[in-house]
Amino acid sequence: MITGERMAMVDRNAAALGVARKQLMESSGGAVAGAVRERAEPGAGVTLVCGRGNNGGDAFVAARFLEAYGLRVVLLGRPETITTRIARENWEALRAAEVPTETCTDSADFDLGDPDVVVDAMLGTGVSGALREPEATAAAAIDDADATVVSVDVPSGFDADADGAADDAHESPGDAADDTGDDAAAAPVDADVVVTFHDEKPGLADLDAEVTVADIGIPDGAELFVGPGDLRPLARDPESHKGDHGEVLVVGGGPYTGAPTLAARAALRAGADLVRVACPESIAREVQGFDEGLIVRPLPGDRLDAAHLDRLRSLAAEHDAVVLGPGLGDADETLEAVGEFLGGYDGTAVVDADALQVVPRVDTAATLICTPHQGELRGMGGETAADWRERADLVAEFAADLGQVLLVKGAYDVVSDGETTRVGRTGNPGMTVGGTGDVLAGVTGALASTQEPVHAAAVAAYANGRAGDMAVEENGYGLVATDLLDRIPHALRDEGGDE
Ligand SMILES: NC(=O)C1=CN([C@@H]2O[C@H](COP(=O)(O)OP(=O)(O)OC[C@H]3O[C@@H](n4cnc5c(N)ncnc54)[C@H](O)[C@@H]3O)[C@@H](O)[C@H]2O)[C@H](O)CC1
Ligand SMILES: [K+]
Repeated sequence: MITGERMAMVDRNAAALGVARKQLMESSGGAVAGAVRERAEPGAGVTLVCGRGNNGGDAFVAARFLEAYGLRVVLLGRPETITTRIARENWEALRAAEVPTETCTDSADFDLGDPDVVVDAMLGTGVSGALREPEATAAAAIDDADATVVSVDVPSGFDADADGAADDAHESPGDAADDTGDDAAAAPVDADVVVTFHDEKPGLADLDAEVTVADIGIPDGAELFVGPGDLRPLARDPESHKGDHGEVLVVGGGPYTGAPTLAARAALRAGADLVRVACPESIAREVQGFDEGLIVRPLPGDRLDAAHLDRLRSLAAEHDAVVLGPGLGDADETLEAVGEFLGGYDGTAVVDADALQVVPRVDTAATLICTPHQGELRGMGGETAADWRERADLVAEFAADLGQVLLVKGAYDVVSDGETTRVGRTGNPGMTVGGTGDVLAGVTGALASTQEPVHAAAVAAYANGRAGDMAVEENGYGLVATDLLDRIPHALRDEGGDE
């Protein structure tokens, strides 16, 4: 099962692996044509009703496979308004090959005729909101026609991101009064067959239609390996306000000063709106001196202990995510305080460094993202393996046992909650230098304040490694952790963009 939004990420990741979207479209169109051929003999009337996005593009491809039929290719809209390059190229290929095409810009002119099969390729997973004209009129005509309706990917008007169908009406001025009443007009196109791509979409199984999943050649790696597509949900709403992008509390320091500071600065670079550092007062001035953008909340003394718990709890409750561990050290009273804090916390925390060893023995309602390297993983009772595939399986099993998210660092970073496993392949041997893990913990904290935990951890691993790759590309090895900070914002942006 995959949502439309996740599908768009996977699709972008496939492109980054070298499997271009246009290749996928060729498979999609072929699969749609196959579904038509199974249901009608050559010569039968087949009308393709095409929208201006890639859903329509799939049908332009299908048309090349269906020339033996009584074919009509109807584009809803002017060809200049086709929204994507690859759909336009496939439209132009039909024109160049003199495959007959039609355009319909005014819903009053829409005439479906009397085909044996209608291919509904108006809108796929890119749709938002109720159907507009001329799609609304065309949808009503398709529902009224005495034809087998084959929908491309999803019935047009169906919301593949919600659990169920879009609930707004596609009423057309002339045809809204359906004899089954308003509800029929409120539904997406009433498909007989849905040829959906790559994986089942939520809600399709509830439709009264035959749903087939077509494999369009997306490699498994486009889902497993974190890629630029995973950055899509980080795009910001221009209307956003301070606080919309998360407030992060870093709890760290005492024996060490650099670690909590790096984590906190990384969280700012990863887009958190506010980052506060709760650290022993012995290092508070030094932490503040590193970066005027940080807010420091000193805790009495020179290391974390149980006397700080009340203060920590009230601070934690005011933040979207906590990063717990960088530079805390492993004094008994500190680890005890970490355990007690987690035991009473029910928010989201990234746990790193010495704090990790506490996790297996703590009973907590919190959502934890644990970021061990392989040595720390063994310290927690987990197993590792040299082969990354084996390691991924072991990490998934251990995450399931813990009931938490693991981000196990290595040449291939493995992220899992026991159900979903992702692998980050960015990074380089220069990153074994001290402090890069603190940066990763901070980035993870910032992302965990707005994203699902597995996605946050996966994107953090990807971006941290990518920042390291950018630094090495510019300067060669001799990388230091602070080199990553300025590069985090670039590493969190998809500079390749969309096709
Ligand atoms: N990996 C894959 O699954 C592949 C899927 N493909 C197909 O691409 C579509 C998604 O394409 P996209 O271009 O993102 O969007 P759509 O074609 O669904 O629609 C965009 C189109 O529709 C207009 N629009 C948006 N909302 C409305 C509305 N309420 N009423 C009318 N029109 C609307 C918008 O302006 C655009 O013009 C996916 O479903 C697959 O079919 C590719 O084959 C690649 C591989
Ligand atoms: K469709």
